[in-house]
Amino acid sequence: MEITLPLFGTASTTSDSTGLSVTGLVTSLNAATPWQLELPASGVFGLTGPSGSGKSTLLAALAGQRHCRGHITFANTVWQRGRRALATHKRTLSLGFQDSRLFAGQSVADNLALARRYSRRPLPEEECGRLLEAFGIEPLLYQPVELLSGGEAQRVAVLRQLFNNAPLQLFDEPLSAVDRAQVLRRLLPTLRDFWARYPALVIWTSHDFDEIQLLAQRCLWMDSANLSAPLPLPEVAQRLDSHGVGDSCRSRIEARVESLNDGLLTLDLGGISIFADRVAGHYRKGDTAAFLLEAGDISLSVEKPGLSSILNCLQVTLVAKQNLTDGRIRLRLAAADQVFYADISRLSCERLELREGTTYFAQFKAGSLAGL
Ligand SMILES: Nc1ncnc2c1ncn2[C@@H]1O[C@H](COP(=O)(O)OP(=O)(O)OP(=O)(O)O)[C@@H](O)[C@H]1O
Repeated sequence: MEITLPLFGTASTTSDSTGLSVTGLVTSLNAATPWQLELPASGVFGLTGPSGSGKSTLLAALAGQRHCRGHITFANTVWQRGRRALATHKRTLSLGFQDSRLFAGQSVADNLALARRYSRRPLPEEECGRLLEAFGIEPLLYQPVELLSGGEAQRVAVLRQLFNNAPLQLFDEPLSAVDRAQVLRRLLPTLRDFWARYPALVIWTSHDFDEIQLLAQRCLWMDSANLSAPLPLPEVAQRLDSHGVGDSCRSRIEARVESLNDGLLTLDLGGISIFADRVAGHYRKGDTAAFLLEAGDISLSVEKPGLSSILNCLQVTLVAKQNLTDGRIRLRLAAADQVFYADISRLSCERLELREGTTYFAQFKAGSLAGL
């Protein structure tokens, strides 16, 4: 049955389009592979894939900044119907770029104030203050944006999007010029916390898969202008591996700090003690701390190992197995309500006769937990 949509405005005849709905979207890049996409009204989704595959083009088309045809609705409002497009400023979205695109001739404070003034969902004053502090922008507030470094400008540009607090927030490699330690330890946790309290639909484009892992549960994959539906992260990690454009897989682990002695951090993970060493940063007893654990650093045993110099041993459930293109197997493991990944050889997998739903013992060194 043909559904009649008004040209623009409220799409009252669509049944479940409170989120983003893209049907048959075609730009000059993807005439042969129209884009389809269904995303909910809120949640953070990664977008990655090889360089030049069309990620920025997709974001530009969603924002009404690129000629396209097809259908786009967001929050029950039609943004694109056939070749007719709603103007960018009438779409309830923000789009942030790698090159920040701040308003020249204005101070940082002016740029941020403008974003807040034109927000349809302005943030409380105290929230803006918290964000300014977390992003380290307070000392820069009265500087002209022309004097900012590349990384400072990017931080201001991301903050500008948060101050605007649009229901759909699109980011195109927004923190690529900021030092990695600051991104992982400070900015991404702040963003996670922010979107947990101020939900929006977020598409976060990055070549850094750790960034995506720390923000999102699912990720879109673009390859030669082919767009996937939202995929589980291990599947995307596998695609990155097979294209030779990705890192190996790291998982985020969260645990409560128990003590720090001689550089060895003792953590509580659901009642089990685990250990991290050579960690930087300040850890206070009772705090929840986050770490990245490399999939290749984990070994698996069928029986509980005896005393070992490897300090960490967790009882885990094997949730799923996935073949990697290089002959290894990626295991999805669960322990203490957390999920993480281990890469082992096919031979090990066969020798151990690993079966989904079965309990095993995962070991990793204290040095394998990289603090965020
Ligand atoms: N305005 C444009 N006109 C014509 N071709 C363009 C335009 N913008 C991008 N392209 C081309 O479209 C293709 C996709 O580019 P796009 O920037 O969308 O890729 P991407 O996946 O975002 O890449 P990267 O990861 O390198 O940023 C590239 O081949 C690019 O050269």
